[in-house]
Parts: sequence; C-alpha cells; structure tokens
Amino acid sequence: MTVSAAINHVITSHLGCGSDAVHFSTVRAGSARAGRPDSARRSPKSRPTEGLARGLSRLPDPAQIPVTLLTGFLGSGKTTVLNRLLRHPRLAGTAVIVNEFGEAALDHELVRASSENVVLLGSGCLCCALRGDLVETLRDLAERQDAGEFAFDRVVIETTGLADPAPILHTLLTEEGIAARFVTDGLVTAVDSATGAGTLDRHEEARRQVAMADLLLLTKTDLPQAQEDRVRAELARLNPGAEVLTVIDGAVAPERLTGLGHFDPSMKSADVAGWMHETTRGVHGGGAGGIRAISWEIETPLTAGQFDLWMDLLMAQRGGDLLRVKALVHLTDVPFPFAIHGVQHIFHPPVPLKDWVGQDRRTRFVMILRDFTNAEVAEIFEALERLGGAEPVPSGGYLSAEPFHPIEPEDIRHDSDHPA
Ligand SMILES: Nc1nc2c(ncn2[C@@H]2O[C@H](COP(=O)(O)OP(=O)(O)OP(=O)(O)O)[C@@H](O)[C@H]2O)c(=O)[nH]1
Repeated sequence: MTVSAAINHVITSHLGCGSDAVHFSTVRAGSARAGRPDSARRSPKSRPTEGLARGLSRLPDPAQIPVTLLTGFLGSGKTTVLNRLLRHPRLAGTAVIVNEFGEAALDHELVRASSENVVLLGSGCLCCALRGDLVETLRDLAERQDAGEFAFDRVVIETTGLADPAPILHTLLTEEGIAARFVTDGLVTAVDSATGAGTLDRHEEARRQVAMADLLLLTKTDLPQAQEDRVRAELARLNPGAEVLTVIDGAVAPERLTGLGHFDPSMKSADVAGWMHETTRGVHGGGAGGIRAISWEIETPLTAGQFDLWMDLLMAQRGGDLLRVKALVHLTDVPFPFAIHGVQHIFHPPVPLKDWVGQDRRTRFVMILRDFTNAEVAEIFEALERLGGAEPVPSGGYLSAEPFHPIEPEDIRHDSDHPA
C-alpha cells in the first residue's frame, strides 16, 4: 500500500482508534503454539548433555533478573514483536533497552505507545561502541530497583539489526556486577521470510544472529514475497537445534520467549564457541563494509503522491542497497505523521500515527544504506526537496526519462497527460 492509498483509507475510516498507531495490515493470530511446557518445546540439541553437576551449576539464581536478547537483521520485525509482547500482562514488569544504529533514532517515537520502561541506547551498535553503555544502563536499572524507584522482573534488549550478538552475550555473561545480578534467558532472533535468504547469504552478522539463537522467529510469512521453505532450509543448516516459530505481525505468546535457559556457547555449534572467544580478544563483528546509517530532515511537507513517486524511483534504482528505511513523514494538510518502513526492496504499508511527538514537524528519515557516496545521499534528498516545491503529483504519476539524476519539477508528468 502506498502513502496515497493509506491516506485515503484513513480519511474513509475516520482515524480514532485508541491505540497510537492504526495498522492497516490484518493482524492474524500467529501460528505459534502457546502453552506447551518448556520441557516439551526444548529441541534435542538444547537438552543438557554434559552431566547433571554442570547443569545444576548453571541453574539460574531466582534472585537474578532474566534478560532476553532480541536480535534479527535490519527490519526483520524485532520491534513489531516487542510491541506486541509488551502489551501482554505477563510482561508488564519488563524493562526494555533499545539500541539503534544511527544518529537520529526514530524508534522511541515508533515504540512510544508500548512501554514507559524503554531506555534508548542510540548512536552506535551495542556490539562494539556501546557495550559500556549497556553495562551502565543495566547497573542503573539495578540501582533504581534497589532504591524502590523502578520495579521490573525482566529485561529485554533489542539490538540493532547489524549487531553481532557474541560480544553482547559475552558482556552479559562476564561483566562484573552484571553477571551476578542478571541472567541471560535466551537469544531470540527474528528472520524475515521475504528478505532472509538474500540477507543470510550476504551478511555475516545475520548468520551469527541465527547460529547463536535459542529460538528463531520466522516473520512476514504472510507477504507474497515470502520464501518460507528456502529460509527454513537455511535456518536448519545454520542452527539445526533451534526451534523455528512462525510469527505474523509480531503475534507470539510471551511464554514462548521466556524460560529459554541460560545461554551456553558450548551447547551451540563449534563456530559459536569460537566467536565468543574472538570477543574476549576484542576481535568481533562481520565487518559492515560499505554499510552506513544516515539521517535526513525535509522541511517542506509533501503530498502523498510526491512521496510515493520519489520512493518508487529510489526503489527502482537502488532498492537492493536500501537495507533499512524508517521515516516519519509530514504530508501536506495531514495533522498526523506517517511511519514508513522499508526493508531492502520491500516497503511495508505506511502507518498513520496518532500524533507528533514534540514540536518537530519535519519529515525525518533514518536509512541504513549500502555503498552510497555522500554525493548520492545528498542527491536523493535534494530530489525530494525539489519535489516538495513542485506541483502536487497524483499517486501513479511517473517521470519521463532517466528519473533520478536529477528530478526536476518539469520532468514530472501527470497521469492525465497520458490518456489510456
Ligand atoms: N506483513 C508483515 N509485516 C511485518 C511483519 N512483522 C513486521 N512487519 C513489518 O516490517 C517492518 C519492519 O518491522 P520492525 O518491527 O520495525 O523491524 P525491526 O527488526 O525492529 O527493524 P530495525 O530495528 O530497524 O532493524 C514494519 O513495517 C512492520 O510492520 C509480519 O509478520 N508481516
């Protein structure tokens, strides 16, 4: 669905539901099978094999606070899962730590409805620059709990899509004061069934996230682009011991994600133990290569048609290199923002939000791009700015020639210029 279509939908359905965001995608109950006891759903590979004595020594201390690490490549559906989970009474006492890659984090606006207890660790990746910040945040949470300021009985850490989980787990397992107070209760990895096969092929970080997982969430199987069998086969190859749950629009029962057990590298493939070892030597990460995060603001509100047109052009020319796009879009004459999510070549239905947070009404983008030069980044946004000054373009408008270099208002032709 384009922004134009979404805006028509909003107008006809009189925005006014109680939640902060109106989702147009149908929310179906996931195929997750709820309620099975932990023992029944533990896969053979994750059963203790090294003797009871060692197993006993690894039993969590009930005073320790369980920490779930939620990973998954860019746009795989982590926040969607988290938002659904946090609405569940069972997870009401959860403190959430969200880490974003990029300077201008938008996630706090996108998850704002869900929890008062969200701490944002922005501007960098937890797996490298921000490990100290994670330790500080966890210590701070513990202190606030001891002081009676903040009660919580679980922590969920949502990593950036580019995070290598090994160093984060290493921090949780070994950092003084953290390991005693908190206990890892599973690494959960979301995998996008529409883009997952290509992502796993190209990105070492994504393979590590899968190989280290205690539980895999296969998302977006409702999309026509989903390649469920292909992605499942790849997951089975990378991590044959992990259970794979199909999760549509984040619908997963919280009990499936809790009680997964203490993370133990020796229970994983040989590679995983090696990665944890690399971590101790400070060598980690798959190398992001030409991947970078950029943020951009656009002053002039756009029409939905203009935005769609620009997005279509960008997708046609560089879709595969737009690893992740998040935007809050200010449309002309519309009092609320739209949230836009793009994941590689797939754009999800735009989501109208109830209102703006704060005074800033500019259209804001956060993009994770592969192999874009500074000049190319400037060019794509300057093209958008120019569109903002142009005559409104109806959705379905298109350009005459080589479209993106550059777009000039006079290049834009309207559908009406071309009788069917
Ligand atoms: N159709 C469909 N869309 C989904 C599903 N799960 C998530 N999405 C959409 O996918 C887009 C990205 O989802 P997010 O939850 O923001 O992904 P994320 O992993 O948190 O993204 P980053 O934090 O940027 O890495 C959003 O537009 C979601 O609405 C699903 O099961 N089906």
